[in-house]
Amino acid sequence: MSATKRSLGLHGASGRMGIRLVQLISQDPEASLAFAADRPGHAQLGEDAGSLAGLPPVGVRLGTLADEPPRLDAMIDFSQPAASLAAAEFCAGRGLPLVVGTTGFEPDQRARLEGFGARIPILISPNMSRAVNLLMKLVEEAARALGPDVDIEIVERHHRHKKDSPSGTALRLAEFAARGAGISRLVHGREGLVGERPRDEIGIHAVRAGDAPGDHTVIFGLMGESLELSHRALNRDGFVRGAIDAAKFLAGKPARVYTMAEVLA
Ligand SMILES: NC(=O)C1=CN([C@@H]2O[C@H](COP(=O)(O)OP(=O)(O)OC[C@H]3O[C@@H](n4cnc5c(N)ncnc54)[C@H](OP(=O)(O)O)[C@@H]3O)[C@@H](O)[C@H]2O)C=CC1
Ligand SMILES: O=C(O)C1=N[C@H](C(=O)O)C[C@H](O)C1
Repeated sequence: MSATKRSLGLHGASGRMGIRLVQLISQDPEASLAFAADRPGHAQLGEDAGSLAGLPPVGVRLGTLADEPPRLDAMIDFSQPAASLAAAEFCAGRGLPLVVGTTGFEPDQRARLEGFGARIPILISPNMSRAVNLLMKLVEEAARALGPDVDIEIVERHHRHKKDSPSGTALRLAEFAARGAGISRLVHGREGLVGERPRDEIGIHAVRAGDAPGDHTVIFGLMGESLELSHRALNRDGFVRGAIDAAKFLAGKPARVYTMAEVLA
């Protein structure tokens, strides 16, 4: 018996994540690409989304959110913050579920995005990888178990093209660590005569170098020993597979905000 095939739309379809999504959707027997949108004025508008991803043509031309899509089961967005809000408006107007992988939202943008949960099924996650989502739980547990004397520092490393800093994943890891340790103050890098490190802060440090798809390390520093929990993406496939799974999961669900933990349960 063949599985249900979900018709998916992409926003940011010619970006780094968009291209790999087109490639992995084409290999997925339970999904097909039906709509591909990108930035208005993009140089490749009108070209076949498959060809842009180095595949044989898939019959879907790169367009924009001004185009009317065919019937879709869900949309996936990897673009930039203001564009994600436009994608949410687009989906809400058509009752379409939306997976948002974009990062770098200001708090008010994030709140507006979550507000779309009243109208459509929406999932917003800075990291769709199964391993990174496990890392988040481990970090909270370690922060709780190591007690009040632990110094928690987060180091993230990404490719030189990344626009937001620190990464959305580093900020989310800090939330989990903060909950476990009962600390709420975040410090972004340190410079100058900053004095001794107080106990009650979490440091976040962003490295930008080469083409690294995304590394995150949480350091738990104690007297005489330290524990480090790390994830290294070797390519973007873990993020892409998670996003496709999330889109399939949201298809047909009632409107609300969903989490990656629900997808991965
Ligand atoms: N949640 C997760 O697991 C992951 C999240 N990310 C996040 O996803 C986002 C995209 O990453 P990545 O693919 O590397 O970035 P890219 O810059 O390669 O891709 C973004 C795409 O969105 C397009 N875009 C820009 N502005 C608009 C607009 N106004 N409307 C529509 N499309 C637009 C870009 O076009 P143009 O190039 O012409 O500007 C580009 O094609 C980032 O926020 C990143 O942090 C990345 C990996 C994993
Ligand atoms: O921009 C990227 O590439 C990535 N961004 C995400 C983030 O900001 O956390 C996730 C991943 O690390 C790749």
